[in-house]
Amino acid sequence: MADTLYVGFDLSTQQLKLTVINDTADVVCEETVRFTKELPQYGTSNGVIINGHTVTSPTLMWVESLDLLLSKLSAKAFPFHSIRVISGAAQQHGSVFWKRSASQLLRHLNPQETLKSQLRDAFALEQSPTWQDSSTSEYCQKLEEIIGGAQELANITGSRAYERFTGNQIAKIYQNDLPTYNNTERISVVSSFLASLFLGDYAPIDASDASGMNLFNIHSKTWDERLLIACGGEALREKLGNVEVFGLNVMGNVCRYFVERYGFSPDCKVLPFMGDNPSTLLSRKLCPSDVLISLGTSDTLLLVTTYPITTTESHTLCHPISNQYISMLCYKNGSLTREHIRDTYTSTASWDSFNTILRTLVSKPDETKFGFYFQVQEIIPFAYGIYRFDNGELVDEFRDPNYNIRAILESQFLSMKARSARLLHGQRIERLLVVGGASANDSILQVLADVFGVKVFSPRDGTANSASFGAAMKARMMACGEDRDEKSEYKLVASPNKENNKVYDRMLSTFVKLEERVVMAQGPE
Ligand SMILES: Nc1ncnc2c1ncn2[C@@H]1O[C@H](COP(=O)(O)OP(=O)(O)O)[C@@H](O)[C@H]1O
Ligand SMILES: O=C(CO)[C@@H](O)[C@H](O)COP(=O)(O)O
Repeated sequence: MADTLYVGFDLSTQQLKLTVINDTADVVCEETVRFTKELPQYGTSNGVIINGHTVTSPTLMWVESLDLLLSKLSAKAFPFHSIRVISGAAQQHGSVFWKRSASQLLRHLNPQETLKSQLRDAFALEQSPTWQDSSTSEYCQKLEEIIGGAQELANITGSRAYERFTGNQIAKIYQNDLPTYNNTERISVVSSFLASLFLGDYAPIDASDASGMNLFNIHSKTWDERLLIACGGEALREKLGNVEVFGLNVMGNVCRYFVERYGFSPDCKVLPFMGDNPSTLLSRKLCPSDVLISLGTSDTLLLVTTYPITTTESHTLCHPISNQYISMLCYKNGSLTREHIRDTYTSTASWDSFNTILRTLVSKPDETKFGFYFQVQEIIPFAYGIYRFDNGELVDEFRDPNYNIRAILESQFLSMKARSARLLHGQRIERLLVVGGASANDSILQVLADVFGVKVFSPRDGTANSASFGAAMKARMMACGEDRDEKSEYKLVASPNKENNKVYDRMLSTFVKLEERVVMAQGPE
């Protein structure tokens, strides 16, 4: 491996991932640390600790996972000195509260000791709020009231107030735990936290990730004073630091810790780290009529627009390396809820059994049956619980319970179809490009093709690690420019079945009505 190398990290919900590519954008190495399995001492389940609506991850677990990942590479004699540029991605919205004086700890990291032992006392909050948290409804309501409503807030920041968005998480600490807030020197989002470790100093928040905070004006690309005051008072601006609006600007070189402990070159450049969804977009070259769908822990739908389209159920993010914008739909009940249904309705709890049932026992859509699977509090719609409808009647279970396996896919994809149509204003989708863990499953992608009536493609190189790959591609872009041919990057994995597509077209309006019924049925907290 004598090439020049470009590295991308992804600190996602369940794992820390790394992708290394060379000058010709070939993946030469991938590595992962799975939090729950490999760092069990932190007591997480699927990477998080759930306490009612509060969902956190131990900040020190993330710190330790970085040394663990790099020591795995060391054990393989990985040529760290060949890395020219690094960048990274992370779950959006989550936050890290650095204690007063933590910057001194970061600036003096000793290569002889682990990051964990040196940063043990660096955090004002030991548990970082994550994107799965939904405990801040009262602060969301207040923020929308102050600004003049949900749409008004969306017009400024790209999104209405969402529980997981960093500004509302900060408001919760500011209102309930002032000593901790006052003891906080810097608030990073998860991506800028990881970048800070590499820089040995606080890294700025990248504009695409700042767009997921309910604090940032996506037009002027600056913090909004009224929102800062509402969420964290006069002190918040200083605690957040600057925003980096252009993702190809070099923030600095890797700090001495990584040079001396692992053998990184002292000239290795660090680019801003981004949210995982913007990074996923950079992993692939898109045509204007392409829509990208990521089926990971969360499910997301992403499209690039030249101007911001703001609605109260989508998110608009600044594009990390251009003046364009990203429109995004995000669902919390993604892969983990599919796993739950798989484990409940298959005898072997395997994707193979799930697919066999889908292809043989419930191989056709049934327009009389609908299921809604909000095992955890959903984002769109804001709903919780599992609901099944047969011929318009709410039922406890389908007569053939196998139908749950088809229904969970159908409802997710019908929701994406109905909501993306509102963002596309009649523009036709030419291709659906699918990435993320579940993109390996062709049977799931067939249902997606049938619901949308559009051909589905997935990456030819098969990498499921799109966010870390996108970050590595950004690192490479800094050195080599943008030179990809989008045509060769994808393989066709599913073409729509016309009959099934007609059924799904008929089902769409009933789906929307039943979803409204589910939302109406939600009781008060
Ligand atoms: N063959 C498969 N079919 C469906 N889902 C799968 C398959 N393989 C992996 N997955 C799902 O992918 C998820 C992880 O996706 P990934 O994109 O790596 O997650 P993250 O959002 O943490 O980056 C797992 O929770 C798993 O359920
Ligand atoms: O909340 C969002 C986007 O708004 C999520 O998409 C997170 O960014 C989590 O990412 P994964 O762990 O699923 O990759």
